[in-house]
Amino acid sequence: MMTSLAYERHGDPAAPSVLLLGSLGSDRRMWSPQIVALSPIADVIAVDHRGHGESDSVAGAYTVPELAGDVLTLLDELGVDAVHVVGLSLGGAVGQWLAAHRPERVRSLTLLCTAAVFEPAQQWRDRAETVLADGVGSIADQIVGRWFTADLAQRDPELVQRHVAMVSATSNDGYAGSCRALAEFDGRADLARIVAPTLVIAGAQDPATPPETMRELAEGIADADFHVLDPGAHLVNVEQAGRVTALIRAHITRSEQVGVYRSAAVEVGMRMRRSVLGDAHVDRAMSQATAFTQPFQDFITRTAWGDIWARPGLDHHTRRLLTLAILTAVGNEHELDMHIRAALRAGMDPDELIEVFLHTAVYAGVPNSNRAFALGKQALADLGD
Ligand SMILES: O=C(O)CCC(=O)CC(=O)O
Repeated sequence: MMTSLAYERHGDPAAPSVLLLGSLGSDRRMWSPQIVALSPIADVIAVDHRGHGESDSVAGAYTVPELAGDVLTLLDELGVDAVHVVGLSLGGAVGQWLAAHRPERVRSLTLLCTAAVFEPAQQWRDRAETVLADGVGSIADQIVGRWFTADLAQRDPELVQRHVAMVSATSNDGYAGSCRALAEFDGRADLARIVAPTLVIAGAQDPATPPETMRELAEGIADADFHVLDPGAHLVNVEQAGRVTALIRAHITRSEQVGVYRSAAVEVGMRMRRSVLGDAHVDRAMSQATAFTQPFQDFITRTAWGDIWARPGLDHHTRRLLTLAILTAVGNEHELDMHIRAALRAGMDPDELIEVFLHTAVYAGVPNSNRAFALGKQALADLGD
């Protein structure tokens, strides 16, 4: 079930849209520093997740795809097509889902103090129980204790009190439902699907999603730009408002410049192509392109990679297996050799290649699979297995 979200919108609606998605227990006021600083250059849309701030609350467990669905509904209502997504923690999980499953709606992605999996899951289930029994207010001090470094909290008790009040105002159902969304969320397999230019920012003293967790997240996303800000705890966008805003602003500007020179579809496709085939192969193909072949390069980048490989219905691993089987069956040795090598470089187990080629032998003929085994053997030797 979709829920109508409260939001505020600032800046120029004709400028690129920036969508701000906050943490568990926050409302859109947590983005005040970024709203003020980004609205002169952007169309800034700051959102309250369901059950948070002024958005409607729903009882029961939420899921990250549902929270993302709420956001997509809001963007559709506003007539906003693609956005620069900026998400912190829970908002970052929603951002990851949008970038992996609706890549055409995400012009760039900024992930702050978040994770691809929030472990241990049981802590979120326990926290949901506590909140439903005793109210969010009962844990608000403890939560905000992780949002700012001890130094900042000591220097600015009023800031702490404002944020404790923000957490306490979150509905019990909204907080508990979102805890359950975090418990179930596991975006690790989706990271390789993310093709939006991605900026990842950690707080050096964040106890909830520490820099090591953020580094792993950044390493899972092709070409992600990773920064650790010190000092900074879980709400690094508040403690390091100036640096965070400057990084986001530069990231958005860079992503927009890329978009000026390439159509969005080619850009999405190019990132997908690089994440599946590897930079070395794509760089080689692009450097060999001529005025005669460039239209074909753009065509396959836009269609095969931007339209089909980017579709959310099948994961990349399944698409690789299908591609290997089809290329074996039709006997296209050149493409098959390329996909075997790309699959091995991406970590596919050679035992899976054996199964694909045996399976194809049954349905499409022994000679083609015989050739596939020979290509696989050579690729394994060349790649040093
Ligand atoms: O309250 C915490 O311990 C951190 C909460 C968290 O990681 C999820 C969020 O802030 O959205």
